[in-house]
Amino acid sequence: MSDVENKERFKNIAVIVAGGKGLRMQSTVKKQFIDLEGIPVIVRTLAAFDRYCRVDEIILVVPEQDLNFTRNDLLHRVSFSTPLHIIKGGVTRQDSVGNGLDQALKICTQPETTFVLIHDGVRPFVGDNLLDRCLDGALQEGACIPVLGIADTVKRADKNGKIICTLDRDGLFRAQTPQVFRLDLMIKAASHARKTGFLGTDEASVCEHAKIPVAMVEGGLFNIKLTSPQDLIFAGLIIRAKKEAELTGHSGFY
Ligand SMILES: Nc1ccn([C@@H]2O[C@H](COP(=O)(O)OP(=O)(O)OP(=O)(O)O)[C@@H](O)[C@H]2O)c(=O)n1
Ligand SMILES: C[C@](O)(CO)[C@H](O)COP(=O)(O)O
Repeated sequence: MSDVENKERFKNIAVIVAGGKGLRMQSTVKKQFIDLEGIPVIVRTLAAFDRYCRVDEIILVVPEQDLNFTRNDLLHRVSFSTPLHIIKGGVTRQDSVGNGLDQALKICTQPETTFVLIHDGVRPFVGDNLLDRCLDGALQEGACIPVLGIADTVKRADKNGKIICTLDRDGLFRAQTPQVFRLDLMIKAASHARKTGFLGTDEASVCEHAKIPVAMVEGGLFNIKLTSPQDLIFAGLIIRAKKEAELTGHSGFY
């Protein structure tokens, strides 16, 4: 098969979800649009996927009321080389991902050979190495997510904050994004969740609920999700550390 035919058959589509309200950030500007050292969060995230050579198309999901702002103001003067589709989100993260999957189905030729990289718009520090690990894992296993182990001791408590027990942290992991799936598998899992009324906090849980196995690879320590105001302080530190690492030739670390 020629390279052109191969590229036609296998397609990688990034679905970047930025359709939330960002309530925990307590900011007047939604967190995905906050300026981080001169560049809005979502532009940083989009740029990370645009730079990554294994993504063929990007679907950006934003709140319906921000569609015009995103198209006409935010991204008006930014040019990306990867084709970009901007669509509206839904009430829950799962609804927003669902809209992204519908769009992915419209632009792919074969769901069985298409991979979707579903990523939080508010994780702007995702890098090529992490993307490679997740995509390679999904190519092998059909579904793959990045995770980090837990360094602290983990307690389970009751509703009154009284400790019930200490959990075995060896078997516990923190899930990140990008979460990568063969499109047909993710569509099957999403439709099962819709039918059964299952609402998960990530796409892996939606697959788990549909009994679709999901592989894990090592996540990224700097691949933080901007959730609370303090995260903006960490984000500033990461940006400065990355700049310094680039200047001193140590950027592989990030
Ligand atoms: N209806 C929603 C809700 C969330 N998200 C996106 O999912 C990602 C991770 O969710 P989270 O950090 O929880 O974002 P919010 O829901 O916006 O935050 P909060 O829960 O604090 O309101 C974010 O990029 C967010 O924009 C989305 O696309 N559509
Ligand atoms: C998808 C996610 O980022 C994986 O850690 C996370 O589950 C999103 O969680 P939230 O409840 O939307 O903050």
